[in-house]
Amino acid sequence: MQRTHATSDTRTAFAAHQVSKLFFGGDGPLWALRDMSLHVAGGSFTCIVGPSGCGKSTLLRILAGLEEASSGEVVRPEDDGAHPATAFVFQDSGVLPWLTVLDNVLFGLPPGNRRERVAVAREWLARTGLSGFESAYPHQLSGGMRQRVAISRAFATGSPCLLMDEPLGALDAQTRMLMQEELLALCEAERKTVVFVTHSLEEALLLGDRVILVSARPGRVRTEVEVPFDRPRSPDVQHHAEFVDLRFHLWDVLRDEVGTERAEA
Ligand SMILES: Nc1ncnc2c1ncn2[C@@H]1O[C@H](COP(=O)(O)OP(=O)(O)OP(=O)(O)O)[C@@H](O)[C@H]1O
Repeated sequence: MQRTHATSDTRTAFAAHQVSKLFFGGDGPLWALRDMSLHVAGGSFTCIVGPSGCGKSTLLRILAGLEEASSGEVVRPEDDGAHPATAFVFQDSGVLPWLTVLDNVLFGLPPGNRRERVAVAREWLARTGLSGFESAYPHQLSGGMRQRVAISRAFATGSPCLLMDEPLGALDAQTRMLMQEELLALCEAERKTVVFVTHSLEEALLLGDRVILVSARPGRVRTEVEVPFDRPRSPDVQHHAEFVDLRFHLWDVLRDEVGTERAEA
């Protein structure tokens, strides 16, 4: 049974204490997470990496309150009444195909004065390079543009916490690099609390203040590193020797975990 605490303490946005998740699928019971504990400080950018299937998305969904843990304690931010406590961005964008770009962003906004809501939505569409596409439908956009809509929607909610599940994972390499830069700039300007799942060690080190590496399933924290690069941060940081060293260190640990699936923790 999961215990949940809402917190208005800005130092701790999210925490998981000894969180486990047991799924009952077609092949029988499966522990996705086992005794996972982590702490996410308010205003920090935390990246979660780990082998495929280790429970990263499950963890994010539990932190968001979209999924219930089988046991353990979860701390998540309190709703302030004006904005949702958290906004979620999915890998496949989660935009609604029957709504225009503008209406997709409006859909995520708290109720209120329509003119003000439209102004906020337009502002975020402008900040993500989508001015002029307000009336377009998602099928008329590229994959990168659809992801921009999803990111606009998350920022436009005004939520102080963004949970992002591989938001750039489905994009081609060039679009992904451009959007990493854009996301870096947006997050630095807004200083949100971000928990960001990615398969890419480079992306994690470029964007994050901290990288948490999750073990093979059942997932728990295997190691974590503080990212030492100042902000505002430029993509050029990837050429620094320290960046390369950290990437090698993380890859060493990750390589050990890939293909290691534990029957029981
Ligand atoms: N609703 C569910 N029912 C049964 N099993 C599930 C369910 N959701 C996830 N799982 C299983 O739990 C494990 C962890 O899944 P999860 O999607 O959290 O991993 P992940 O690390 O995000 O994977 P990837 O990196 O491949 O996206 C997987 O083995 C998955 O098959």
